[in-house]
Amino acid sequence: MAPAGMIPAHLEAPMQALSRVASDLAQTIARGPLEGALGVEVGSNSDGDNQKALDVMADEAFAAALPGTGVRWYASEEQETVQEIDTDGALALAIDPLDGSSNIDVNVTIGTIFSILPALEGADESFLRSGRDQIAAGYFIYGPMTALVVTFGDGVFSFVRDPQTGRFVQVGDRMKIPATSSEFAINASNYHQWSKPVRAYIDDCLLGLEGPRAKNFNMRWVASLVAEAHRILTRGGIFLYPSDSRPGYEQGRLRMVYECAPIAMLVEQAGGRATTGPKPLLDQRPDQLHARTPLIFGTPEKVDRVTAYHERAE
Ligand SMILES: O=P(O)(O)OC[C@H]1O[C@](O)(COP(=O)(O)O)[C@@H](O)[C@@H]1O
Ligand SMILES: [Mg+2]
Ligand SMILES: [Mg+2]
Repeated sequence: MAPAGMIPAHLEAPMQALSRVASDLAQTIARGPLEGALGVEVGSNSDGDNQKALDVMADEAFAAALPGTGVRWYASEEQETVQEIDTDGALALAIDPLDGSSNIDVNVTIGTIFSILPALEGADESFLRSGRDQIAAGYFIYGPMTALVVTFGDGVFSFVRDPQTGRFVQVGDRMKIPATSSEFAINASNYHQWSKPVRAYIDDCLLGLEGPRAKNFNMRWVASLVAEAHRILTRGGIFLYPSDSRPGYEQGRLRMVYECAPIAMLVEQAGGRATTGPKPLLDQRPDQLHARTPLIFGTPEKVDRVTAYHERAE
């Protein structure tokens, strides 16, 4: 597992619990339909999103593993309200137990995203704060390999699950987002609903060699935030899930507390940038547990360019 001293002592127990559950989930996911109908719809969560069997299974498994680890408050995408676990715990943990649910059935990479904060007295107030208060953030990625990518506030580290032992083994040095890349990721089916700055940025990329950027770009869209984050941490690029004019998307799609804030912390710790478009994402404060926010992150030069498009006169 992690080299001695890397995980702050008070985070060791929750990290061990999260890793154990993720390791078991990786096995369940790898068995796919042999485990049952993991991608079948079983209901909807507080946000009105469809819940798949694996969403609920993952949420229950993470919540069940946390008693005794010092986590007082547990906030999950799959639960409307915050759950109290260890009444004397000093930590608050927010989680997207299963990210990229639409990919479960089609055997495409999915993940788990988590954020750890110091617990405050109030359940909600522990989470309704600046992302800069996070003391740890990370994700598990269930793809061709299962890996953990995590920061404790001093760099980003990567661990790969050894399928022979089920344990996570550290690989490589600190992750650093490459400074150059020609890839962007956005769900282009929403083109006509985007704001002018976002449309202008993508238009200029699409014009390629003949446009103002004078170079050709490549595009990716996995529809799993974890997979996009992993690609960008590995080989650079930019991800955009902006707000758009579809009803319900005025603040984008992704959730601040357990999706955007932890990804933004990882990205900044790896030398990248994360914004809402005009503003640094980690400086924003959600007004409710399941609040959404536009999210743009990646290579600094690209993210700064999108910010400049937002500052430019119409
Ligand atoms: O289907 P869309 O609109 O492209 O949205 C894809 C986004 O939705 C998500 O799947 C939302 O996460 P959940 O699966 O946890 O609800 C992200 O992982 C992904 O970036
Ligand atoms: Mg998600
Ligand atoms: Mg989810």
